[in-house]
Amino acid sequence: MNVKVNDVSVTVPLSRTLLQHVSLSVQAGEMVALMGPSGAGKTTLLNCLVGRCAGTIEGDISYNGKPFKEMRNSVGYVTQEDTMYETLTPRENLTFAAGLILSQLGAEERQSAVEEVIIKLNLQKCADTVVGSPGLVRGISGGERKRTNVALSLLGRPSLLLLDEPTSGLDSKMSDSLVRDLKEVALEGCTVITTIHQPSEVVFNRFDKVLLLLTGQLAYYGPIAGLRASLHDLGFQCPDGVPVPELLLDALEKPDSTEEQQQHRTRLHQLRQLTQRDAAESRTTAISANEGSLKPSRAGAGQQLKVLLQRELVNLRRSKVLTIVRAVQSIGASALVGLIFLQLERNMSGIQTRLFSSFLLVFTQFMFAMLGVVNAFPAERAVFLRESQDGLYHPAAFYLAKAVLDTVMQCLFPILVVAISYPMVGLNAESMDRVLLFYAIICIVSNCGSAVGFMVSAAVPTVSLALSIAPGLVMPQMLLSGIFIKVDELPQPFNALSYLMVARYAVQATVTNEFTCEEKSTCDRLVWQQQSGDSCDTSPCDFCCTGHEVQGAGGICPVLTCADAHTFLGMNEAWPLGNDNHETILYNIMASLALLLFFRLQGLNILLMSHRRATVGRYLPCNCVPQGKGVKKDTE
Ligand SMILES: Nc1ncnc2c1ncn2[C@@H]1O[C@H](COP(=O)(O)OP(=O)(O)OP(=O)(O)O)[C@@H](O)[C@H]1O
Repeated sequence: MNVKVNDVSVTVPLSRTLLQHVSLSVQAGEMVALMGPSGAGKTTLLNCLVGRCAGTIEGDISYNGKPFKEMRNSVGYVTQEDTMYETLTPRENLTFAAGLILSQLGAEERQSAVEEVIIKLNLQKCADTVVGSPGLVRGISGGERKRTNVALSLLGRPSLLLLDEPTSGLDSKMSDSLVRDLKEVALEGCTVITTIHQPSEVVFNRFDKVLLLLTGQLAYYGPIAGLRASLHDLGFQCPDGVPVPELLLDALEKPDSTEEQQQHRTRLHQLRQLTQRDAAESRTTAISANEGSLKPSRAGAGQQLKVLLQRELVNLRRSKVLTIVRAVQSIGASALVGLIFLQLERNMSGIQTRLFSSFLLVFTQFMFAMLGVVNAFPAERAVFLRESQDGLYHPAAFYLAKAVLDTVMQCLFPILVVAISYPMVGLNAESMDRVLLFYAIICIVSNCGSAVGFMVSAAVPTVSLALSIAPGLVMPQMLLSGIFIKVDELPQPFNALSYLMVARYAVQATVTNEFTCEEKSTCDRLVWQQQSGDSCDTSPCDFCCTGHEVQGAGGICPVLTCADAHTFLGMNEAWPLGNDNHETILYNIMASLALLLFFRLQGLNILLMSHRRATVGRYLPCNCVPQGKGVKKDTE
């Protein structure tokens, strides 16, 4: 692909100029090394080339004479960070990506496209080893990660490949081998532009041209062949044995003395003129543009969802440790609550502790689910941003696939909670309905926890930041749940805020469920209101009072039936209330579900916002203004 950058300048707020009047033309099949001191604007230029530049952009860039929008699928961008699923192998990463990029091909053809890039990037040896996470999970080497990253971009058969420091962190042998592979890609007609820091002479000589930037300005752009002689002719120091890349960077360094600085400015000016001469020469040697033999075609919504679900499943299977930890947490917390509240008495103090035990069981699931997601998602966030920016799928497809599997997972752990703690505490097991409703409420709360965790981790870029924010969201759930102070007695604005707390509805639903039972005809209120004992074993009523409790209540036990207990706890006063307990439970479950939907939609909203923020300035104005007159586009 031929790329023409015409007088491009980039400014960010506070009038800081990142690029100044950069013009250049790269011919199809050329391999260009983008060099310059740190902060010179290399990444900014690459971002502009891929339509992701933040700030105000002037000038235009064309790709085979067309705007970026039309050529987007033919452009591959390999960012500095290696963004891929670390739980998958390079082959799996590539296969799932192929399902999204090359959807027009049949399964077999897609697989051969995958095998082709594996061979091209020399990944055969590590293709079936899990990528791993440096310093945490042993996986493929740093060089192999870089290669996999490049392979992912090559899968779409781009005709322009942009790479930001693909050799950083690699030793000279690995760097050379990667650049050699890139050269082969270029020889097939793909234009390759890559930033590179201090390449060895051997690596440098593999490139066709070098593009030198200095504080956002073009210092030199031209062929590598004969560069040493040209530098020498201009009067730059070119001692034998010093590699050309080093000479170039030295040439950009500003000397200390004023006299030398004047000479330096003159030489830099001459170096720029050399660029213009070379540009004029290269125009005559332009080769025909190759837009790629196979046009990638992005998958439709159904295919996106299918591939993303399959990938989520594999990812989930590989993240066994997280699943085991969550299961152990659920078992441990349920057993602990079960042991502390073991076989609760049916007396007055037992009624209060029933409320606490239900709350604890429900609430711990909220916390575990939230922290689990907060810990796990940030690792995927970078992959999501890269893939969605590359247009592999719509963020909603990614979110839906995640949410579907997550919903299933969040409903598995509550089974353990109910199985362990329900019989241990001695919660209401009058009918199976009671147990199932308790389970349903924990499921919803667990899903809410996970949805809130997702909102947090989609909004911030790091685990540590997400982990600092998340616990702050737990406190309001606890304090505004109605456990410590009845929700109707909460001062404003806390009372209003409590309507947004899933714990409020979960507590009301679980407590109402716990105190829903058939009235016993054998429980004669007149008799048992005044009778008391050490335990309720002899009482035919659902609840009773100890001697001490009867005395404290003025000689009449106020709690004999489930309805009495419900009233005693004040749980029959808060919105939403039904005509009977069944309706109240139903309304509270519906309110919890509405909150769950709200949290899930907010998660999607935040994900879309992160995607939009990362894609700021996606489309540059192109071919829409007369030469030399840039259009301004404010993208921030
Ligand atoms: N959005 C932005 N707002 C303000 N300044 C920015 C922004 N993006 C980049 N910069 C600044 O622009 C300059 C060029 O950044 P860039 O990342 O392009 O440099 P670079 O040549 O790639 O550097 P390195 O080799 O260290 O990666 C830097 O000084 C950077 O701090």
